Amino acid sequence: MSPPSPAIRTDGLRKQYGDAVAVADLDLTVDRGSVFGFLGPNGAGKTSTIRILTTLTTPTAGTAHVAGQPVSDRSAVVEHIGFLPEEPPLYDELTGREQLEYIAGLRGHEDWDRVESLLSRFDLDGDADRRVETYSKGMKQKLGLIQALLHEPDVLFLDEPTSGLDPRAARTVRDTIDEVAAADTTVFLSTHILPVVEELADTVGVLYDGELVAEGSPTALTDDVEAGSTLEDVFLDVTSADHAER
Ligand SMILES: Nc1ncnc2c1ncn2[C@@H]1O[C@H](COP(=O)(O)OP(=O)(O)OP(=O)(O)O)[C@@H](O)[C@H]1O
Repeated sequence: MSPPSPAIRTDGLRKQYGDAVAVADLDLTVDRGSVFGFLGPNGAGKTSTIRILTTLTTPTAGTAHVAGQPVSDRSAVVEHIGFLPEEPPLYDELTGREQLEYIAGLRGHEDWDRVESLLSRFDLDGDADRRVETYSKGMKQKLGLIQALLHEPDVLFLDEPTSGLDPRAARTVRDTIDEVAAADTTVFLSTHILPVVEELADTVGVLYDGELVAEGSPTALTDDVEAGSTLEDVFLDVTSADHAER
């Protein structure tokens, strides 16, 4: 029997905007059920990569598969994925509950008990009948995350999921990531908040100028720098101009 295909696989994936290379021939494999921490400085190419993997843009060259489906087949990929982008796509004029019911309907996953239980879990049940335009940034972030989780996706893409959240909400998000990963969902987590990655990620990949410059478990990467170092030390080391020249 052949081994199950990875949750995410890219081969020579490249994205250019004109002559500018945002993603440079990226070869990446993310195992099913793992939490992959995707790091890199501003402008490294993380969002471009995520946009390709979530079928929002097309690669200039190379191929990518998510949940075994080629990203060129948008409808095959989207049913397997959830995505929380930096700015969650929400309708200001709907209430929180209507927003979730609308998305659940679109996805053919009309499980109202799940909607209610997620609203309550993220402490939004008391605000669910208010219009989204009256929500704070953190409340919109939580609603966006619920929306990404509603249909129990196989692969969940999260771009700065704890941004704008108070400590309690950030804790709920981290616990949720832990839980969905334990239930075999793959989580592709892009964030600049390194302790979150240190806590949750099984594997970390660091992108620099569109290239993967480090990959491994947080422990393996930190041990490589020196004993007692943190992911921040790794990040600063592998994304320095010196390192690129070595
Ligand atoms: N639509 C676009 N048109 C032209 N250049 C773009 C476009 N989108 C991204 N870029 C460029 O591609 C490179 C990678 O950008 P990208 O947004 O993927 O980086 P990032 O790692 O997500 O950065 P950040 O951490 O700041 O969000 C940058 O140089 C950026 O200016």
